[in-house]
Amino acid sequence: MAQLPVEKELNKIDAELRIVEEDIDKLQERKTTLLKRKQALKEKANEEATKKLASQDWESNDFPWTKKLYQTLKDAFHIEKFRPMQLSAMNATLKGHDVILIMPTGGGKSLCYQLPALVSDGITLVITPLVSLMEDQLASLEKLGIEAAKLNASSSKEEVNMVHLAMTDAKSSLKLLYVTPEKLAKSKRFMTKLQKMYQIKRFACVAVDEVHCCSQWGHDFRPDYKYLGVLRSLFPTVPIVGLTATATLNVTNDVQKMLNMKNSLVFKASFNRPNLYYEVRIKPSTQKECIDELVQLLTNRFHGQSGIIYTTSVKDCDQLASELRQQKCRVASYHASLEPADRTEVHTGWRENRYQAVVATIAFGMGIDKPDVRFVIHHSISKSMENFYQESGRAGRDDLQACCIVYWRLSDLFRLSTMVFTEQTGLRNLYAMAAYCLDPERCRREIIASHFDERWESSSCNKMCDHCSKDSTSAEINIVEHLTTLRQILERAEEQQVRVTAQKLIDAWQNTGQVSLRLPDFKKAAKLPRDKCESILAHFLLEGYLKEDFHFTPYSTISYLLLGERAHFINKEITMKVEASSVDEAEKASSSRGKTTRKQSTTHSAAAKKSKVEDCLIDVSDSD
Ligand SMILES: Nc1ncnc2c1ncn2[C@@H]1O[C@H](COP(=O)(O)OP(=O)(O)OP(=O)(O)O)[C@@H](O)[C@H]1O
Ligand SMILES: [Mg+2]
Ligand SMILES: [Zn+2]
Repeated sequence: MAQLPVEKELNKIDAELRIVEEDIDKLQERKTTLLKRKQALKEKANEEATKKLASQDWESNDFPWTKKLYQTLKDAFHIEKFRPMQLSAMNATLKGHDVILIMPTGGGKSLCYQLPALVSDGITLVITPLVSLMEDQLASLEKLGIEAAKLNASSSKEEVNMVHLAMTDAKSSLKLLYVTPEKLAKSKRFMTKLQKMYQIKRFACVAVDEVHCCSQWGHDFRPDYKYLGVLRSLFPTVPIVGLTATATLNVTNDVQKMLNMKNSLVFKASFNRPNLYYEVRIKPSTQKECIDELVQLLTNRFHGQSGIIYTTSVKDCDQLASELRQQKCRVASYHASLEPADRTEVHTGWRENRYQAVVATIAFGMGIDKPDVRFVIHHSISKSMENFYQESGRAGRDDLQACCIVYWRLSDLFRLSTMVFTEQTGLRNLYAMAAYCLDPERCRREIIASHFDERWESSSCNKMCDHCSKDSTSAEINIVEHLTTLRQILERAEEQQVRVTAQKLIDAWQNTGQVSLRLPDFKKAAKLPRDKCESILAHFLLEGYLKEDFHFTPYSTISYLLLGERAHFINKEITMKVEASSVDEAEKASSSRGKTTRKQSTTHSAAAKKSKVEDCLIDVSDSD
């Protein structure tokens, strides 16, 4: 049948449309390719620009502001010379670039925005995560006669009005304005003032202190820090400097993205704090012994010196402080549940040495800058190496020697694990901290360095850690039989449909506690000191032979233990390094069957003298 003219035309249009569609597809493809290429070239251009920027001599003394910078350093801060990276960071910000500065705790990051603030016209906005940190900085600046102000949730109306006036008054001598990120996120009135300050060219610089809080990968993520991304678009010509002591490459990249930084320069100083002595102690098993030991430390080794004792919970904090006070120690507790006025009282009392030590939760942390802190004691481990580095970094900021002591006890690990296991990397971070405590020979600095991806020669420690100072010797022991024992106990538990915590597991291992869990053939079991059982169990946990299994009750979360993946693939040996001295102890305790050969390895000549202790720590006595 012949086609009607209408149908003919319809077919023709369809055919043409198909060709057009094909063309569109081709063009779309081309567009995607071009966009990709454009993005790649932009990134390359950025990279090259950043490289070019980074290759400039930022330590140079030839900038227009150099003379004024040195003069103000001396006159206002009474400091003679810069520490590594300080000058570079300042020159780069004063030139108008975005900067990320990674410098150890106590390295002197604050000076890197405070001094440029005095040298520049206008006001530098400082964003800090904690009110305590703000107060600390303002107190120091006030002593130096530098004009600074703060705005936070507890600022009075008068204070707010005064600050708002100063922001837009060309004659005001206000140089530094400290705010919390919440202030920026929540106060429209404040943002309007900032915009005005920008328009009249009084907005000198933004300093974001503890900038790792921007990143979800960091250890201290604060949702309000996310909002800071708008600063770059609202104030395109104001340089942003982000400062932190702890940022891995991941965190740095994330921070640059979050703050929309362009071609930012990253300056990184070595993590090392040469004047800090690192030490780990086994925490006594009873609270009384623990208090006695702390009292000894406060009244003898640290007599007349100032310090901080970190604990995990508010309850522990109050209890520990009260027990120490009963022993006539001058301490006060500090945690998030204190009223602001009480917090200020404790903080000031400690700064003025009315209290020898603050017993604190991590609420007393970032940015606390008392120069003569001679000791930081962790009554319980930190939840990550980042936290530990930052908390212990409160010590020795005057460059004089100070001590960082951690008390290790397995039960603290489980208390913390139930708090952090829901965080993305919570357990991994916590186990890294436990590994730091449990290592029997490696230089503590070396462990910290490798955690922060830095190369480290252990001899550079200068005997400033417990292992290097006593030339720790270690031996390797085979602990495979202990895993067999633990496996048998866990299997019994499973048959009886009961869950076991680490404490219950160790009880059964020691042939005490719940009778039904004990092994009938205890002859094969280990009769080790409880501390040893704890370190072996921790080793199994950190190495994946055991794993935690979390259960919620209406009142708490409990960590039970199960066999880990690796427990299914065991060879004849699972080796664990222990302090050589502890092997001696075990040898003394062990009896007839323990076939024990031993060689030692020392920290500094490990390769030369390393060997095995087979079957040691296996006690076959029938003594229970
Ligand atoms: N160039 C310098 N010479 C001598 N002392 C300095 C120098 N720079 C800074 N300081 C001092 O070092 C101490 C620590 O500085 P600051 O509080 O800025 O440390 P930080 O790097 O911010 O550490 P944190 O990460 O713990 O906050 C301060 O008392 C400061 O006065
Ligand atoms: Mg600081
Ligand atoms: Zn060392």
